[in-house]
Amino acid sequence: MPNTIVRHSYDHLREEEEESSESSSAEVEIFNAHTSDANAGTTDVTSKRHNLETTDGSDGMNPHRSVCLEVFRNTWDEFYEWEKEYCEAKLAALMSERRKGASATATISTTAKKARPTSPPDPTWVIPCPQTTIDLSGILADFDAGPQYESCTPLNGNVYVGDDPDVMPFLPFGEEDWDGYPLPDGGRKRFAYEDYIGEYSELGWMDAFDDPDLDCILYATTNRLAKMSISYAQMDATGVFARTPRMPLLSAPSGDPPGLEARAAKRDFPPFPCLPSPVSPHPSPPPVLSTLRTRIYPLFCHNLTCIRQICPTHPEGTPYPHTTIPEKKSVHLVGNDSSPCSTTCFLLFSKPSGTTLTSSAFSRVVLAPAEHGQRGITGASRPAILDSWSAADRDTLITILELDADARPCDLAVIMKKSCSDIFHFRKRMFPDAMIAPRNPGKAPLKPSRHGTRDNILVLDPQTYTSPGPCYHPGPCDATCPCVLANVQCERKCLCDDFCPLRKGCKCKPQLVAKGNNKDRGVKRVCCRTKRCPCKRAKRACDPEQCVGCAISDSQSPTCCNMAALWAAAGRHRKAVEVRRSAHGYGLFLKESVLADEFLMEYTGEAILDPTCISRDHIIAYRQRNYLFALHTTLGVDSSLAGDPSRFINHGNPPNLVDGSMSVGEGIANVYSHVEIANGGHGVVLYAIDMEAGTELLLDYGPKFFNQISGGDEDGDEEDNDDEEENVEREEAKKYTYWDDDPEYGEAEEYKE
Ligand SMILES: C[S@@+](CC[C@H](N)C(=O)[O-])C[C@H]1O[C@@H](n2cnc3c(N)ncnc32)[C@H](O)[C@@H]1O
Repeated sequence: MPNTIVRHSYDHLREEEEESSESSSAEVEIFNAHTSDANAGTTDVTSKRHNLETTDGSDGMNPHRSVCLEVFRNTWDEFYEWEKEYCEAKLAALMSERRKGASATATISTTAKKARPTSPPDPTWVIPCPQTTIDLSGILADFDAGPQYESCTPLNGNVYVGDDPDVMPFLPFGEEDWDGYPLPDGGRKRFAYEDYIGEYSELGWMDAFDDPDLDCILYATTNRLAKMSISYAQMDATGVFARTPRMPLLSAPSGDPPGLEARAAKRDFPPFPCLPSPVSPHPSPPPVLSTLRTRIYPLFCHNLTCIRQICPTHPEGTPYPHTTIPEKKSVHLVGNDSSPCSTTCFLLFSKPSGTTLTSSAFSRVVLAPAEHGQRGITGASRPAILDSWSAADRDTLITILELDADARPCDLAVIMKKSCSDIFHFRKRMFPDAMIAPRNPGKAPLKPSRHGTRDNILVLDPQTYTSPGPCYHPGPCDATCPCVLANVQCERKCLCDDFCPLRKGCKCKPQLVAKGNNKDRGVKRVCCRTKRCPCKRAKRACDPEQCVGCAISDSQSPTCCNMAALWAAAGRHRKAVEVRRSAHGYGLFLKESVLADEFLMEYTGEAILDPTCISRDHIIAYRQRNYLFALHTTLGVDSSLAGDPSRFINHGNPPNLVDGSMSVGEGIANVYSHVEIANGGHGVVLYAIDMEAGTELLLDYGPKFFNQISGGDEDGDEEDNDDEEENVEREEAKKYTYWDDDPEYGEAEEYKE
């Protein structure tokens, strides 16, 4: 029986109230017609149509050619007039924000008018670029430019790039000082063009350049011409646009290159008033969540920390949200947890004051049929349920209930921002009690959580509850935190410590160790901070899908310290940081205090293969900033183009150096890194020592780093190189020794390999 329900189509619930959305689309038609007229811009559409009609083509030219040219020129002029004003207004707005109301003095002059396109002299027609000069002297007087840095795309996890394409993306001739670029030691070094060029087979800048302004002008032009009843095919046939770099307007038969319309749909234009306005807002958005689940989600890697479309890292079966079978009849939704979530909770509909609502009482009064005279959920006095719900709301609830059929209405009320009684009623219609198989009679009743039930929380919660203030504890803090339950402020030594595995002296649960030598067999406390954790021994972060036992040591607190990277990548527990100026450009500063060995964040970026690391080295040396982190001999993580805030962590001296050998003025490293296999891929994970909020994070970049950035030969000959590598490995080994053999974390001595 339950299977029948799972396969059931809930479309009848989704399709309710279709009429209302139909009327909205009619409104949009009218709205579009209206805005289209408004968007005709300053060109007189009527007179152009008249011109068009009087063009007889007697000169043998395409009859639409002169009209197309004229509209193109007018739009060109209007665009550059408008762009000048737009940029001035933007700059003024930015400056008044910056200077609290002071007027901006940026002036813009442009030669666009003189550079307008003329009749195309065959066979080539070059559109001269307008020269725009912006005089920023008034602004720069008190403008405090920040240090140079590389901007990058934010990333949650590493993105596998492998090798860069063979096309040279950048050639720093323009900025190059012919005496060479300055080195930190005051010297200068010439950019090694020959070596750099040798890395690529083609020059990227010789490819056809897409002028974004021209696209905008063309889009506005063709929009106007279309209003004059000239089709795209006719426009193309004039040859006016076909000679511009990104034509034709229609797609070529092969679909390559795409037509203007297709390209326009994919990009954002500046708010040039002559552009057609987008058709928005949509009156009734398409069902979002179900589309996401059935059509979009399957396109991407399902791994939480990886959203690539074609993912080579996680080809194995990944978790996919499956539909569930409803097990609870409506009456059982009350369960052990009978506390109303709010004063309008569905549980309160007929609850006599001063009484406790039990399951049976609930079934008597709340689920009572209307004729019993009760004001129950099914009572006739209730307005038609879901009157105010949109199709998207219904779709969302159906999708959620398909995935979690027995979810509590009170919890869903929070997600849906609807009343739990509406949700309860909806669920009852979706899963009628008659279709739900009786619960397994032998099944033990659900136990209340050992961290408290909703009842506990509600004692503190509804009107009287005040926040316990900032929480300083290292583990997860939510409504089940004992400090919250006890209404005390969380502190370093808070009650959470008893079950939070992030604290020192990890309290991982005893586990059955089936394999290993005699000493290991039997029930033992396995601490995930030692090599006893099988994942830790395999140098991989615990993964709930793959590892048994230690990954989730406590269902209430699933933050195993050995899977910190995984959870952080999923957006949890990453430490709060901010980027500020520091002694070396920008730096990363803590916004909260952290304890020793606490997870900070993962260092994310593009995972690139060694040859690409080498080819990028030329640019690194040129700009004197290196964001490349070596994972191992095959892969590096480069955050220069994409990454997270950890890319701003500056270098600090290794803590074990004697004072004399430290670089003057440098801080001591307070962050250490650990290469882990988290979620099936290598990642650099950063951990901290004890630190207060406000501290700048510093990481020891290692002995090679600054040698490499100055464009030197790194280590000289091969032998030296090997020595150096050995040293680095020894240093790394020391870190692991510290990690694994710290007496605080257990008897790792026995497990030394
Ligand atoms: C990963 S980035 C750090 C963020 C960088 N400060 C920024 O503003 O983007 C590394 C670069 O910062 C600079 N840097 C970091 N620590 C330094 C130090 N202790 N001394 C000199 N330069 C440092 C070097 O240019 C280095 O290549």
